[in-house]
Amino acid sequence: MVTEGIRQIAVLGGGAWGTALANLAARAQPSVQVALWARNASHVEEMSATGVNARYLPGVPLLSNIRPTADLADTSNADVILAVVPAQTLRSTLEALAAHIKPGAPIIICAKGIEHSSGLFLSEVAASILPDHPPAVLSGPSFASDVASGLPTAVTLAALDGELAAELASLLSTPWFRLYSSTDLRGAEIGGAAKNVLAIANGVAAGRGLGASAGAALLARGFAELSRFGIALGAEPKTLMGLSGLGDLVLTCTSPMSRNFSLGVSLGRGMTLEEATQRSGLTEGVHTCGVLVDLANAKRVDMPIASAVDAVLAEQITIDEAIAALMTRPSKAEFGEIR
Ligand SMILES: NC(=O)c1ccc[n+]([C@@H]2O[C@H](COP(=O)([O-])OP(=O)(O)OC[C@H]3O[C@@H](n4cnc5c(N)ncnc54)[C@H](O)[C@@H]3O)[C@@H](O)[C@H]2O)c1
Ligand SMILES: O=P(O)(O)OC[C@H](O)CO
Repeated sequence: MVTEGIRQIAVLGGGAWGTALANLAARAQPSVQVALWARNASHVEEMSATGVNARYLPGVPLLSNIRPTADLADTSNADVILAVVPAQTLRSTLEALAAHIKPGAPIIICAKGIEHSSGLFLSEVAASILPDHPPAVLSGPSFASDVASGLPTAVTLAALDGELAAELASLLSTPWFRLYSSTDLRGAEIGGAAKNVLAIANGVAAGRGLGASAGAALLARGFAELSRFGIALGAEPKTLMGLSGLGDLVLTCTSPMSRNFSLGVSLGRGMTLEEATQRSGLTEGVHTCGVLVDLANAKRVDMPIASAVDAVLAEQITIDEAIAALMTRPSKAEFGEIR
């Protein structure tokens, strides 16, 4: 059993989600030491001195069994690793971790995205660098500030080995954070990656004042294309209907707390991508959009909404042209189409 006798958990990534998950792990396992690794030494010093991550999760005290560190060697006793760095930096972080990681320690990927330089899903990135460490995925509708405030939240924890998935789920479980285990690793990571791109479209519609009907239509048709993509890439349909798929899509496409949705709102109101990014912070959908569309095209999966987001972000078409193009596609059956 992986979690029996566990002494240390390491969280890689000192952002909002890494910090919320470190606190969660520290609360779920009060006798376990939690190493919270962040790359910036002055940020770590600040967190150690104040007991708060004021840069990314202000107002939330770090629990006493959390130790912030900028040195990956401090994670070498960790029995479980949570990887919570931005998706495009997972590779470099795990490459640096390789010299320190405890043999066999599972890696729970908590970032959401697809690596744009390789087209690999994040569990594939992890497996390519650390093949002897089983990858798992934690994904689902969950804002760091909600989890840090103890608001009820439910997510999916997937690993190919069902027993490991269940163990990791119970390791991080608290009365307000409920994890459902799954063996559909690919399905769980596809939902989290695709929903960020689709949320940008919903944000654009909101920012442009297109109305609630348009928002609902985008959500439903966005789910249709997320499902087509997921099934073509090996996801189980029921996973796509679950927390990591539909659940996260609904949250991200409808909440102004989402950075991806907010970026879309800013774009819809006429800001440039640079201005919108500065305002929203980390927007994984921007970095995953192009590779998502490339993978869909390679599998001949039609993703008109994601493709429209990609074309708008690349400044190939304007927002108004994208809306017109989506609305004037040839009429077709709502269901039954394969692509
Ligand atoms: N914030 C949330 O509510 C939330 C919820 C679920 C999942 N996620 C996912 O978690 C991941 C991290 O998001 P976040 O909200 O914590 O981001 P954030 O913007 O709050 O923090 C990002 C962190 O990554 C660090 N970082 C940047 N480049 C790095 C690099 N090259 N190497 C190592 N660290 C680097 C930054 O210094 C910062 O500490 C994303 O993939 C996001 O989609 C976030
Ligand atoms: O703020 P976002 O758009 O990165 O979304 C955060 C989480 O992924 C929501 O589940």
